[in-house]
Amino acid sequence: MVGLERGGGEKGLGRALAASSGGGDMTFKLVLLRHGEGAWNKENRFCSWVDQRLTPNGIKEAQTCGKVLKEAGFEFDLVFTSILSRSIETSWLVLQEMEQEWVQTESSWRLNERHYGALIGLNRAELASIHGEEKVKLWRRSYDITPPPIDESHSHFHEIYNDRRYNYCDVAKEKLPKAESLKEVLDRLLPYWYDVIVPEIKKGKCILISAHGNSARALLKHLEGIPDDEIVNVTLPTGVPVLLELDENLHPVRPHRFLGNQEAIQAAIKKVEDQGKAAAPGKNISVSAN
Ligand SMILES: O=C(O)[C@H](O)COP(=O)(O)O
Repeated sequence: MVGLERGGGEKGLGRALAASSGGGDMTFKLVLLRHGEGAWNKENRFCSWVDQRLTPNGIKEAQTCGKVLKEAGFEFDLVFTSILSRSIETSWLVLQEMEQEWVQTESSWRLNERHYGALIGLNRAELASIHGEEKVKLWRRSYDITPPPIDESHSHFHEIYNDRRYNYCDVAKEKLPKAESLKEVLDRLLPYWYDVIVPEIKKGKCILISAHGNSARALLKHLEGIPDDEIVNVTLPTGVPVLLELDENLHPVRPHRFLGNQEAIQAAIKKVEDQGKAAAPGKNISVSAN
């Protein structure tokens, strides 16, 4: 990770296109964002496809993100979000702070958070005390391990699959995932990336993607070619903009950069990592570990 200096260090970063020194090649700038803190982030429960609002802290995070992007001079042409309220609400707050509420926004389920299957609603720390921290880390951060699937007996199954928003997806409701590894998130995200987002980037548009911890990690893995066994070490904090600078073939010209107060960002990353540390066993935990 490359840090940016505070103060004037981020000024002028926001131009959508910049000529690289000498050759005149174009560099595309893309901002990836994990939504601000949601209610279940705070309670340390897997939220995933359950629709949750931002907490007061999450609202502040999104507003701070807007301020950072505004100060850096970003002028967005297009915004992409998932169809979960926390990513949409975050984009509204960011654009409001930047006085760019008019910017066109498109939403797709393909940017949704990873589907955590039967883990949805469970407390990470309690789960770690039952199954071990390593197992929880694998469920959370590995590339190709799929958690146990959700089924009709799960208390949030009907809430998710009867939700009207899933009537408008480009796949039939029955085909929507019941659990996903990070790899499976990337598989459902890439068609949207290539067919919808990439053409807009190549037109020179300055784009914000307001998504989720794992849909953003999947995209980052793809763009930066992060090996399968190294993606386990990548964690994104809530509400922090991640700047990617890409060449004309959409290969990164430098590593991604977190924008904002670097000390606070590192503390926020640690906080998310620590969510998987074991706590005293709680009640109501039932998930088959395989
Ligand atoms: O789905 C969730 O609850 C989170 O937003 C992502 O959780 P994780 O940090 O455990 O992957």
